[in-house]
Amino acid sequence: MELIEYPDVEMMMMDLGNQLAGELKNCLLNHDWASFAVPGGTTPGPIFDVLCAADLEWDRVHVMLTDERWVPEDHERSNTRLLRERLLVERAAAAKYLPLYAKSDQPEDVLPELEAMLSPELPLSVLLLGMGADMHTASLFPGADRLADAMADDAPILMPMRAPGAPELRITLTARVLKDAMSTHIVITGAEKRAALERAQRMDPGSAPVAAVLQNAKVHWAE
Ligand SMILES: O=C(O)[C@H](O)[C@@H](O)[C@H](O)[C@H](O)COP(=O)(O)O
Repeated sequence: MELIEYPDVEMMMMDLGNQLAGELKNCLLNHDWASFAVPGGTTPGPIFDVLCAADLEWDRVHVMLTDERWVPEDHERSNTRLLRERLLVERAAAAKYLPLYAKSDQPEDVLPELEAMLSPELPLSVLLLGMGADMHTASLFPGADRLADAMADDAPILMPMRAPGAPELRITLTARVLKDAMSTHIVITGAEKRAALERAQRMDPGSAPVAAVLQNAKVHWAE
């Protein structure tokens, strides 16, 4: 793991947005397309604001979420809604978006279609993750009902997830998909998450799920 500290959050968001754009550009030099997975939640909006204006061939970038809340796309908690408002705009409006949500009461009903859509995108070219103070990443929450299945080496691509720490039903990329990414960045802010990151480094992924992806990750932090 490499920890990169920034003087302030605004600078971090700007710098990280530019780093991600650079990695996508490099990837497009050698590949027909780049697959790019990003988190939802409250942290990444300012990164998306930088990225969406980046001068790169967005029509060859395939964007997806690391995890989604199982709510309609116009719901205020939908991560897709965040992406449509902050990332898939301006130049990045040309990107291809692969949603993890489909209209259905539960993800179990549509898993085969969603996995068939994602399978050609793997391994992920560039992965950005968030992290909670409880050491979850994507929707791999401590104490979640199917955490052990989602952490297994032979896990499928996606896993529905119900967790005490998540207000709604989730769907998430599994740990082995995250671990296989060609480039992994984790973005965190504040003292509480920094302390959680330090704890996670000494813990088992079964109780600190983010530990599963730390080895090859660049962690970006600002107070
Ligand atoms: O849907 C989600 O909630 C995310 O994808 C999740 O994994 C997020 O990255 C962390 O919960 C951190 O969330 P914050 O950035 O809001 O603290």
